Amino acid sequence: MSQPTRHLDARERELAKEQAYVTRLYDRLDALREHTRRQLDGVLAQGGGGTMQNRSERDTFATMYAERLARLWAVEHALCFGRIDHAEGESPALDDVPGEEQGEVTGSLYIGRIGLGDGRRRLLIDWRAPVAQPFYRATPAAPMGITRRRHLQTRGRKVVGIDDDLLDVDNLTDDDVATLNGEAALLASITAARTGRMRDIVATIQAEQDRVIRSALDGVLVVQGGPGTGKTVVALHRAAYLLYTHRERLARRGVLILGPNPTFLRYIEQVLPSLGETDVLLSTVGELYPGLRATAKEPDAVAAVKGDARLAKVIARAVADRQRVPRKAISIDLGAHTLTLEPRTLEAAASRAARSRRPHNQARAVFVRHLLNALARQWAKRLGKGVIDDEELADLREELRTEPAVRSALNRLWPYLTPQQLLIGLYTSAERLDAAAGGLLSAAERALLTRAAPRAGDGWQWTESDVPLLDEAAELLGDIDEHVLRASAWMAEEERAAAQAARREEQDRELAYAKEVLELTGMADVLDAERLAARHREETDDLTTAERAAADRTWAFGYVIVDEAQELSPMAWRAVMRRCPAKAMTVVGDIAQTGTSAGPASWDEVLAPYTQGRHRVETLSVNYRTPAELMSVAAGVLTLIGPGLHAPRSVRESGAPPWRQRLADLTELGALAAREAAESGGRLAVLAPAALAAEVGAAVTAAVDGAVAGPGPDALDAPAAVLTVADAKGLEFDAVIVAEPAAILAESPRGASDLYVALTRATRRLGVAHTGDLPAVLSALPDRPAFG
Ligand SMILES: Nc1ncnc2c1ncn2[C@@H]1O[C@H](COP(=O)(O)OP(=O)(O)OP(=O)(O)O)[C@@H](O)[C@H]1O
Repeated sequence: MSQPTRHLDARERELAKEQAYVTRLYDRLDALREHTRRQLDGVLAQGGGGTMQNRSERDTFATMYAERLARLWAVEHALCFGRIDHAEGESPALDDVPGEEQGEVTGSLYIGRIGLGDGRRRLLIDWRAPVAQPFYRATPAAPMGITRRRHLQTRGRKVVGIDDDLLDVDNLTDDDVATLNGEAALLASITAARTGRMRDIVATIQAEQDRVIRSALDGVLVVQGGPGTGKTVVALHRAAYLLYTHRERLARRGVLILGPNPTFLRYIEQVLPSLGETDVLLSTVGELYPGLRATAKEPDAVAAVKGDARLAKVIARAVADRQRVPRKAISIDLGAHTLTLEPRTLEAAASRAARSRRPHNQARAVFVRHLLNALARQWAKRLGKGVIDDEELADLREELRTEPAVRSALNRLWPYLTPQQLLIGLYTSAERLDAAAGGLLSAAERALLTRAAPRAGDGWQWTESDVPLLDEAAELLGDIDEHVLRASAWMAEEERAAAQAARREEQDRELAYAKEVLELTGMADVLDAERLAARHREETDDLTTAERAAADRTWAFGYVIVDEAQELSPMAWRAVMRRCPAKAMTVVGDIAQTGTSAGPASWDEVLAPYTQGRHRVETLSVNYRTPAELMSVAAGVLTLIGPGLHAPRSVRESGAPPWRQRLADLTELGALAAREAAESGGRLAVLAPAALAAEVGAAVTAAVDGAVAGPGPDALDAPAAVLTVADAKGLEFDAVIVAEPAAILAESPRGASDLYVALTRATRRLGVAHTGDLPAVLSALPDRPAFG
């Protein structure tokens, strides 16, 4: 019988060779998992006895092994995706990378999600290692010592395709020289149907993206790029790269990634775990203030005032206003005696407190002590005592401190304040607002901030743009002792309720996490999730860096990445910058997509106060999401945003020309969405002006099975979702219908940017549905082709 391999052509032989290598890598991965699992079993088998220290050490090891095991499971998909062959005599010197399995390298280097070795040979190189760089950056013009770059496509553990770039310039045509890295692999990746969750791009990172990912840690890096240029996905890979390269420094201080809304965070949340990194805090600005949920909505005009840089002064003045002492004497009735605080004494106490340079709540101690001393001396005189010594003075002072009349006078003069109390006081009192904002904000702006006092029992509804103001106030007010906080009646009630809700939510999260760990580690039959979650809760020492950082407003992160950064107001920037005193940050965004009125006109304007112009800017120029036909429609809208703006170059065409469809009324949108969903066969988004979102939502959900209206976790998984442009920021869909583009344009001062964002969300098909006239820039669109 003839050997089948004899009949294999060269390509199949190569496939078989690669299959053998990849199988060996998975064998090694399985062996490592088995080993780690035995280590975890060993620790868990020791039970919960022994000294506190024994228990704590065991738990630390258990957490470490469980995390390692989870990481080894996370790299199952596309464990190895590439190979580079070096020119003769160009074998690279391998650094010993901490956490990687060491060993020699001979021949080709295989690139994958983690480093693997067998003790003698380095079998797989982590994509973030310096020697892996040519895989992403080498071009025929600058081959970086390699002759071939090979992309391996795998399905499960099977190698199903090979895609080579030959970098030996002598044997290439000019056309070859101009082609993108691993074009076939890239095209396969960007044309694939979307799943509703962002995927990692380790196998197909492009050279300009790689430069951003591997840029040095220190300083502020701005990544500017049009829609779909990979800013978000690149920022996430940069986080993984920095954690790998500066593990010690960043593991201690943590990494924070800020995104525009919770739906977006859900959209991106799987990327870092798939790269083996789980300890990163993903947050919105609205979630930055521990224990507070800022979910209420408010008009854009109100948010714009709250986001304005002048508010920093308003808050500072509001705090100072609560320290203002009266110009006339205050009498304190102690029953038998009446004591008096003269304006002179009050002034002296206030100026001593101010000189202490402490925040309001701590400076209060200085103020109170000064007044109590003055009152104690007066009281001694009234009691007929002559000169008193320090001890007697201290006794009288402590006695006075507990006198209700004294306490109430002191609290009126210099109250303990939480940031919440300060802001509510400001919003609900015209007098306080005038004192703090007079001369800084116009009467119309002050009117926008004004709110009615809450009715007893009603919680206060906080909005996202309140959060930076609370943060600002917290800086100026300083902490308050727990017992003082509890004594403050309805605030305490509100905070208790918030804490309870947060605790419940935390418990749900812990349970979900525990279930996931058990599933991943195959321990579901040994431990139950409730017990694992409870253990996790008991051991506060075991909190990850990200969890500790999330609970601490004053936490200083080792690195901060701000996505959709053009949306941040000046006040939000102040809060974000406080989270990263070292100013080691990546700021990612597109000025042309700015939707909020409080957003910036340039990166220099945003960053100058913090970097004094020393930030560096990288630009991404190629659009991997939106096909050329769609991008040319969006490019027309770009001209409305500003002259001289350029749309990024699309990497492909879709063959599906964008269309328009006139409707008699919005109810017809349901049938149109149903046809488009059926025809596209992928995930559809209908993007509507905020004022019409409810009406459009009702029409579409009535007509399309499984469609959802509004943001939230379901919007990512549903076959069709109706969203406003703000809610669709940063997301992408197979097909998009933009409803009533003229209304989107007219809805806000940044309407053109909103329309630009809406038109650039689709990966394949785009349509525009309208009842009235179309904006001139869209009027050349052809009518939608008939169905079928
Ligand atoms: N090198 C790449 N290989 C494969 N896919 C890529 C690559 N770069 C980007 N993509 C894909 O292109 C799409 C757009 O990327 P991303 O959302 O990061 O862009 P963005 O610049 O943040 O867009 P926007 O500003 O519109 O939100 C994503 O699906 C992403 O996975």
